[in-house]
Amino acid sequence: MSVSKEEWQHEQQRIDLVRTKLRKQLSKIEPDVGQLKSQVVDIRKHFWDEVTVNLSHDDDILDTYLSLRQQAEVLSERERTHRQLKRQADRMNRLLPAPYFGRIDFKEDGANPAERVYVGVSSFLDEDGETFLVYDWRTPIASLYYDYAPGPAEYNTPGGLVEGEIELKRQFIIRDGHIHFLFDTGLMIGDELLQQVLSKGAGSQMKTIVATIQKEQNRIIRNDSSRMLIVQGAAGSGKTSAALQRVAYLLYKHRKTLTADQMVLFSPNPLFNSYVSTVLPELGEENMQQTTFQDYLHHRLGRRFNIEDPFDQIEYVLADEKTPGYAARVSGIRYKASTRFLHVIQAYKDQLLKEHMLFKDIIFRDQVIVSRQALSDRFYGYDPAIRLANRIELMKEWLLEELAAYQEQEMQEDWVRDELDFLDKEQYQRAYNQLRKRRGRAESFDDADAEEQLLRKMIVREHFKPLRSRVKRLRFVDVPGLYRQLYENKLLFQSLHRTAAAADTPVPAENADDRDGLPARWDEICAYTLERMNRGDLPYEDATPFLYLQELTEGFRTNTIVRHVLIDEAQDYSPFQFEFLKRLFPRCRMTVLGDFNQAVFAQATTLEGSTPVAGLYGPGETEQIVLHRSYRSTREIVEFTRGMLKDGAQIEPFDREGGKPVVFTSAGAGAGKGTDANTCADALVRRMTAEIKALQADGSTSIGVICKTAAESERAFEALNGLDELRLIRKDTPSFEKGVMVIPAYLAKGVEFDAVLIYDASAVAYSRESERKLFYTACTRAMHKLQLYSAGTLTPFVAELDPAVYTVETVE
Ligand SMILES: Nc1ncnc2c1ncn2[C@@H]1O[C@H](COP(=O)(O)OP(=O)(O)OP(=O)(O)O)[C@@H](O)[C@H]1O
Repeated sequence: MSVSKEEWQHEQQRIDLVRTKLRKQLSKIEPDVGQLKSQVVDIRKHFWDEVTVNLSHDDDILDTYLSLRQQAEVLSERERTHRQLKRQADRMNRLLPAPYFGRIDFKEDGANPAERVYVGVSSFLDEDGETFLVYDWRTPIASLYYDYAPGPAEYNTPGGLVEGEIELKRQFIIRDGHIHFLFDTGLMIGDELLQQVLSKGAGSQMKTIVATIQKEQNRIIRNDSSRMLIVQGAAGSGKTSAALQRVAYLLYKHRKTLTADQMVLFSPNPLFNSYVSTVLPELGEENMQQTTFQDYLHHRLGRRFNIEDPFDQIEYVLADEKTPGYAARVSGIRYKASTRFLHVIQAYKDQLLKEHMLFKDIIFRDQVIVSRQALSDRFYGYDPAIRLANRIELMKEWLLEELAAYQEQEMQEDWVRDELDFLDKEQYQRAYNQLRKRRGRAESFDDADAEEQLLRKMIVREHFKPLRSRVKRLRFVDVPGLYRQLYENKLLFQSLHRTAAAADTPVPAENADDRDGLPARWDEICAYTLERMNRGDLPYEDATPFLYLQELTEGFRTNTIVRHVLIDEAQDYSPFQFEFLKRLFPRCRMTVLGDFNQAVFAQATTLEGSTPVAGLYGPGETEQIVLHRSYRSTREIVEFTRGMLKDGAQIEPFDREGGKPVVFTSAGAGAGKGTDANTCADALVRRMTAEIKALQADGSTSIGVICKTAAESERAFEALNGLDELRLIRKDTPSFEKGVMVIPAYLAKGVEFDAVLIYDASAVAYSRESERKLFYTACTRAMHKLQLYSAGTLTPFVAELDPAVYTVETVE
């Protein structure tokens, strides 16, 4: 619905007025911000000048303490006021170029006339301190803007439900204080504005979507009741966007009790972390903590093993099909990520209470002082009712006492005397000073015998220090040995497997081995695991089970500070990892976002129905939201990509036009014309280069050349050498930039490009069923243009599509 010229002018005048008020208020507070800042700097600099320090008598000490506290209070009060005022000024400055993006006229039942509610990124009050010139998009009343078309509407407030009628719904695009776009809408959030937003180019950072949040996304953002919120959504349906706006919403709604460092986002890779890192600051909020599961594993186990990263694992799965042992490793990866294996480890823990527990000898100066057998006897000597982790805790206390006794004994040994002679002057002096301090300043230090005893004690204590620290870190429990035992003791494993099976759903058919009920190729899996562990490596598929076993035996370390955990690309997490995160963050609510169709890791899990994820907190505490509408790609690209999926028909494209995807094949390809394969590939690379230049000339600033593996990416990068702004993205590339990015598909998860070129879309690259989702993920990264290049027979994932959804060009 177009708006009359007068209305347009009227709205422009209001914007001018709001901007004038913003400037006026800013001119009042900005000098205060500056002044407070210099005061804070000044107080910090001269902190001690204002404090009277006198420690001569008790009274003086008290005075000193009081004066110190007073000064610290002044400083912290000034810092607080500065912070608040600065945030207020930042918010106003953020509003200045575009104070709002929406307006609704809402007439509450029984009230007259309708209130005009202007919605922007933050609230702005008139000088009276009561009239909202702009409402923050997160206020209860602003939810009307996202949830309703004109007509009857309602919203929830802490005081109850407010009902009424929306008389008008208007959208703006304002730049530098000028209206660029004004539209009254009868639809939900007008497709017009969304069209405008989505037709823009991709950047190297994700953008906020507050002006165009869709109703179903708003349900995700404002959901504040469930412990576990699961979002299953098509590629490009706005899962990540909704998650980030949700963080901003929760920070606003619970601003008195929740801070950004109590929220953690688990991302698929570090590159993605940087891609999303600007959204919250753009909304005036601090960034939450961002991490990857790999980072966490590294933090916990990095000192014990070289932990394989998930990208090396996926490279192996994708590229090493022909190497010996491949089938066993892939079977192992699937099995070790399964709920069955989780139950095996749980059954193992129960078994360890009765038998098979392993410890390490406690060795001091090459002598075993407490043998592993003694440790084991002690462990099994406890009351059987005591839990495993509690027994270990008791053993720790006991061992520390034992060490203290050994320490005492060792003091008289000759080696201590020898060390005494070799103490250098500095060490001696240090020891002497410490002894003096301990004995009191006044006392002279002339008793040679006592001195020697004390020095001996210090030497022995120093030598026992690493041992004590190992005991405190529970290193006397042989967790690596326990984990290895699973692969060394087949009878034990078989019995655990049977126990787990009794409480479990069947192993996936492709993994089952009916003969002995074990996973397929179990012996090979065992040999492989042990061989890697012997080399100090921990394959990625073993890292979480290992850590889980460690926590079960030693007691779970928990983080009770974190209140919200968000897991993006959740389809790539194993049930193990979910169980683990649940235990790690016992006080958190979880938001899990994923798309099973984009599961690229062999350990992937499903999010729907009664799966381990949905069952994590039980149905009473779990809510699921499914998003079918895809916003990223043009209608033509969605029609092309959804055809690759069994359930693709459910995916609705947002109605935005663009050209059909183009498949470039080589003239000699697959037709038996006898053309050399290299010649075909060269011709395609020349064409690809020309196409990229044309795309750049046409305004595409971010172009993704998506490859299957890192090795293929290296080759593509070489072949395209000479293009402007060409970049090779590796697993450790820290951030995206604009330009032409050559990238393996698994690293392109979660991100998007104006144009995507699939470097090799032939059947040689993608034909195994297990590669379908990877290929789908690669193609769905495209916003406006998608091109596929195939020098040989085309991948069946495209060849089986309706030919009407793409065009083919043959390259000479
Ligand atoms: N309501 C919206 N308004 C404007 N843009 C939107 C909206 N929802 C989604 N988008 C845009 O659609 C694109 C895809 O969004 P996002 O990356 O959040 O989707 P996703 O579901 O996480 O995708 P994937 O699973 O494929 O990685 C982004 O460019 C995002 O800005």
